[in-house]
Amino acid sequence: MEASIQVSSDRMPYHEDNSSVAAAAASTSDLQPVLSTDLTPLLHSKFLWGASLLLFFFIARTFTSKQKLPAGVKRLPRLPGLPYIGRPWDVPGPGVAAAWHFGGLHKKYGPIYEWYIMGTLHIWVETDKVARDLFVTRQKKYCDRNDLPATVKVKTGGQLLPLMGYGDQFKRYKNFMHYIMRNSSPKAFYGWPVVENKKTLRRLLETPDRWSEHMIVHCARTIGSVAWGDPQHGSKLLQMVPYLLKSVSPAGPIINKLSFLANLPEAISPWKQQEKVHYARVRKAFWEALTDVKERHDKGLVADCWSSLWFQAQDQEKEKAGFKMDWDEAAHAIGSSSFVAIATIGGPLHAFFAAMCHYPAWQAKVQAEIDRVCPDRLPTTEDMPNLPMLRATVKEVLRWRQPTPLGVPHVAMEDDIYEGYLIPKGAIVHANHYLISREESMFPRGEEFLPERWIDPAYPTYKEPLTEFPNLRGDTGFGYGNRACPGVDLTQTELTTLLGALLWSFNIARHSGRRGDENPIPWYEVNPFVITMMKPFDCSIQVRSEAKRAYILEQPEAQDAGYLIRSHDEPTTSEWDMVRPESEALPKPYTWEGLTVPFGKPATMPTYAPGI
Ligand code: HEM
Repeated sequence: MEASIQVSSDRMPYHEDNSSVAAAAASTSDLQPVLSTDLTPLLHSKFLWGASLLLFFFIARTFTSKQKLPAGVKRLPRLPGLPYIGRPWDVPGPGVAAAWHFGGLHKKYGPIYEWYIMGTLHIWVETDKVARDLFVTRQKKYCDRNDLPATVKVKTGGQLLPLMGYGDQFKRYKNFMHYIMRNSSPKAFYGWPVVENKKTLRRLLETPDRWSEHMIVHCARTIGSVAWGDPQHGSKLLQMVPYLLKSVSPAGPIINKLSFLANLPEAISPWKQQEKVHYARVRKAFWEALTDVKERHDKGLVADCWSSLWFQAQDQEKEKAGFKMDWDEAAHAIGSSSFVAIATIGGPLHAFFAAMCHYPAWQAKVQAEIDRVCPDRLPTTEDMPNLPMLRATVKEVLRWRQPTPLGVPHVAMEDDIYEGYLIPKGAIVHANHYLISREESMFPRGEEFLPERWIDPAYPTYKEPLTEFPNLRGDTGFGYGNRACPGVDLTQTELTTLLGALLWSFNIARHSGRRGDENPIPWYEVNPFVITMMKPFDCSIQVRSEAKRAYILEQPEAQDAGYLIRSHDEPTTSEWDMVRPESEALPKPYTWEGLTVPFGKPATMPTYAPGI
């Protein structure tokens, strides 16, 4: 344990013989979280006593003082609550329930209001205009991220670009992300998504009941290939995502709600101990993946991927490209950007299956378009200008069921005055993407899945030329300003080609008869974490013709169907192999450690308030 702690806190510049990589890898191989029961360090901890004193002064100050405002400046409307503790009963429920909850408060307090909890000021934003005014027009003031109690290193540890604090390292990572996207997007990400589409079709043909697992595996394999030229590396990400996603979610560890627990010293803090283990493990995974590419690169065997771009950039002028990173940073910049490509894209894929069950008429229309353009083959990226209905389906799935309904918060880096209101330095500002994507003036009938809104001039979202629009560029679901998502093009390529392949091949529908009654299709039920995914459900997935079945089976890429998750009794070849727990032995569904728990038939189907 001690050794692993040292490894994780050292920086390890890359050496040609890779021995440091091997040492790092070896030292983290058997990490287990440990909770020490010796309380002596607690009693002698200067840190704890210091932290308690600080906390006391902080509470006392909150009770007794009020910041003086400059003349003419007001405070934002604030939800009433208790001193310091604020309003803990407003800690949101999971997923869209939180968006509705905060939406209800906007009706009373206006498009921007304050919510104070456990000594931290949160500000909630309801409209695209306010989000743009703050995060785009004044982006320099709003580009930091917040601390997360269950995973304190996420902001400062240099591991995860999406949650990293603003600074020079952030700029290097982000410039690098833009560089690799600029270089790989025009080449359709080297064709990797299309290869994986064919394998995914085969898996669906063989085991349609496992569609949710196939979607997750699809995302993992695709990003494994795009990032490191080998789909197998995707299983590293599959292993690490659940821990991280839970630890950054309010519905995760209790410390995220009771944030003062972050003051506990490591010896008695299971969260800090867990984080240390996880931090070392992430590092090991990213180093191993990059080392593997380096070995293939040196032998001239590496396939095109983001990592190979980094090696090429070594020989070129990478400073000109706006980044200069050492090995450790490159490993983390590539790894952490790949990390987010599974649950985010998995979200709309799950929502797509639900939309096809709820809106069969649209499915038939878009299939007719695909059949017209590609009667006897799968759609490719070159076909996309001729498939506006397919692009509208992708765009609407993302709007209808946002994978990040509450966005990713931006932190105010200095005091700001917005329309006469003070937004103090350190405030955590949240744009409610779910509400923004339902603003009535822009999205009439916002709760409906209505892809027509993107291709029919009667709707305000219509845009010409239809060979280009709709597309995902500038979509508010991907955030704002200089923290906006750099993964838009990959999402567009992955979703358009995969949904095109699925609709070309299969009819997706609610089961008929009794099986249909026993398996209702969820409307809003999602996992409870910050990247939401609709709960998987049982539905009918039928190949559309025998000719299409034969086509799928004939594809050379589909000869290996690409199952990534091993059965619990299968031998493994590496510690990174994903193994299905025995409790989920087939035919039980794979729940990905709680991220894809199926939608069980509720005693009574929920009813939703009007307008939801
Ligand atoms: C449906 C797909 C996706 C959605 C809805 C989505 C959404 C978002 C959102 C809302 C943010 C925060 C923006 C902000 O702070 O204003 C973000 C950041 C980010 N996303 Fe995505 N994302 C998706 C896919 C991807 C993919 C495929 C990748 C990588 C290939 C990716 C990489 C990132 C990174 C690296 C950041 C951090 C940017 C920063 O902090 O500056 N995302 N994404």
